[in-house]
Amino acid sequence: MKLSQLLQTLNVYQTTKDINNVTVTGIEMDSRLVDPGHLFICINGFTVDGHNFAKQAEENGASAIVAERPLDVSVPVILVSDTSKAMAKLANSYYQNPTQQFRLIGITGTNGKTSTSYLVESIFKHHNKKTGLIGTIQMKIGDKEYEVKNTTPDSLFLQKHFAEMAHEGVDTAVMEVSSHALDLGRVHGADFDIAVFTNLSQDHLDYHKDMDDYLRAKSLLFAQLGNGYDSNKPKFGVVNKDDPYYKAFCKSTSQEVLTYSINQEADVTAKNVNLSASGTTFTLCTPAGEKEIHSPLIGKFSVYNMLAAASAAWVSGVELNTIQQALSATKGVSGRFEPVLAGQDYGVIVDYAHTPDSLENVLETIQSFAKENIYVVVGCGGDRDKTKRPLMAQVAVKYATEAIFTSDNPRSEDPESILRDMERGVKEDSYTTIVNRREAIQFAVDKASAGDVILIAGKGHEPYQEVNGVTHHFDDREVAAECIKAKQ
Ligand SMILES: CC(=O)N[C@H]1[C@@H](OP(=O)(O)OP(=O)(O)OC[C@H]2O[C@@H](n3ccc(=O)[nH]c3=O)[C@H](O)[C@@H]2O)O[C@H](CO)[C@@H](O)[C@@H]1O[C@H](C)C(=O)N[C@@H](C)C(=O)N[C@H](CCC(=O)O)C(=O)O
Ligand SMILES: Nc1ncnc2c1ncn2[C@@H]1O[C@H](COP(=O)(O)OP(=O)(O)OP(=O)(O)O)[C@@H](O)[C@H]1O
Ligand SMILES: N[C@H](CCC[C@H](N)C(=O)O)C(=O)O
Ligand SMILES: [Mg+2]
Repeated sequence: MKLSQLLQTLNVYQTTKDINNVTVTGIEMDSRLVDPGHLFICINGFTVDGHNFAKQAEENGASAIVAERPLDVSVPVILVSDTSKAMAKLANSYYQNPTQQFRLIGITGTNGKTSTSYLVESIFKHHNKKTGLIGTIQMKIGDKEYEVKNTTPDSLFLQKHFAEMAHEGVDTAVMEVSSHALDLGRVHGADFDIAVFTNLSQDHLDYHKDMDDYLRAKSLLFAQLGNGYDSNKPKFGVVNKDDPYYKAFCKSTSQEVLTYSINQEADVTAKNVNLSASGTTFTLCTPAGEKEIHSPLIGKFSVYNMLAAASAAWVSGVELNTIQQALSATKGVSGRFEPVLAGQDYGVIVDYAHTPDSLENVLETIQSFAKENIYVVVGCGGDRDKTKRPLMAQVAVKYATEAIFTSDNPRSEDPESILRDMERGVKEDSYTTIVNRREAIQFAVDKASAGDVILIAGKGHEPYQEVNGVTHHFDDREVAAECIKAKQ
């Protein structure tokens, strides 16, 4: 593609050299991956400044470079005020506006994004449509699975894979949209058709200044809905009316908003909710009629996720019968309220709860069916929001017969100091601290007997533990099963 043609997508830029004969064979933001003919984009990151790698990009054959300041290179430099924004536009244009070729559903909120995205995927699969999915666990195009580094990857990765989805005939793609992604403009250029808001509670206050700043970032998904796109696909917001922040999301978009709720009148509601240890039943009420749902998913929070998914599907024109079949058939997501079954006579549940609110939701659910003691093994991630640590400790102590504080992913932090932060939230004699996660799990397993439930929280599907910058294989489900065997 001619660079001059590609640059038509940018309105404000300067070039240091004549670009008329320059062609572009790809776009790259990592100098190490540049191949001859690529357009290299310099991003000033949190760790390093991509401008410092312009020379390397040139040596690797970059045909031109997009930068925020003049560079000492001989290839043409395209100067812009914001390379991240430029990257989103250039990638969108290079890959020919792929998100205009299929339905794109974005899900934002503190908890429930991954869980809801798989429910949406399942409904559209039952609707006989080819689907795409991008989120914390993986990316999927149809049934092909890809690894991802971020819940919401950067705009270059996104546009490239949106193009692959369009090429493969995806009808509907669903993706989690994190607050970091919204704040950093990773989804600029993505033409969302439906924006879903699940809930908002404390998390990521290491990155966001305060809850207002976090809310502002989350609501950008709704602000982006239909903005700046010529596409004539209908746009909708879908919001959880039971969340105190829902109005902020309604106000952020000029598009129509559909509400869902368990507690009050709304467009889509759940009536006759019946929660048990083996599943959930409720009546799904929509403007088009009612359906009985019998789901294997556990907990009231799962009803919220099903309402969110059903609402997004319903505004997309999916029949209620299909939604009913899909919700009744869809099992839980890896590492979300996942039971470990190793022949023991007590319950062991691995869950990804890593915020005060999700931990409370999961523990409330366990409390409602646990016959005897509840043991909670939980830690908090290093290099993440420190203010959630004492709050998570409080929630664990509130519900547990015995709370065992341990390490999550300490990352670059001292594991002991993370535990001190947790301990500050609770009374001295209300918990046990065991730094080593395997030993903490073994401790809980050794204590448990018939009718008890152990919750191992925080890491869910993660197959690793990151300690001091080194990532070790560690899977709570495997370790729990080994500990159960070791006890027998
Ligand atoms: C804090 C943060 O968001 N960091 C993201 C950021 O990394 P960074 O800014 O450190 O990048 P950098 O290493 O400084 O590099 C800057 C530029 O120089 C380039 N470079 C670098 C080295 C080199 O030799 N040559 C070169 O060209 C890089 O390719 C890049 O373009 O850009 C990377 C590429 O897009 C992301 O993978 C990375 O996410 C990291 C892994 C991360 O942990 N992010 C978390 C905070 C995050 O975003 N989480 C949310 C989910 C939160 C939730 O659960 O709700 C998410 O969406 O994942
Ligand atoms: N709707 C919900 N409300 C509150 N808690 C929930 C909800 N859905 C799931 N949870 C709890 O939160 C945990 C994380 O769920 P999930 O992975 O779906 O959230 P997420 O928003 O994708 O999280 P992340 O920000 O890490 O990507 C689950 O393991 C469960 O404990
Ligand atoms: N996406 C979240 C995941 C947290 C998972 C938890 N196990 C941790 O490491 O803190 C984050 O990066 O903050
Ligand atoms: Mg997620």
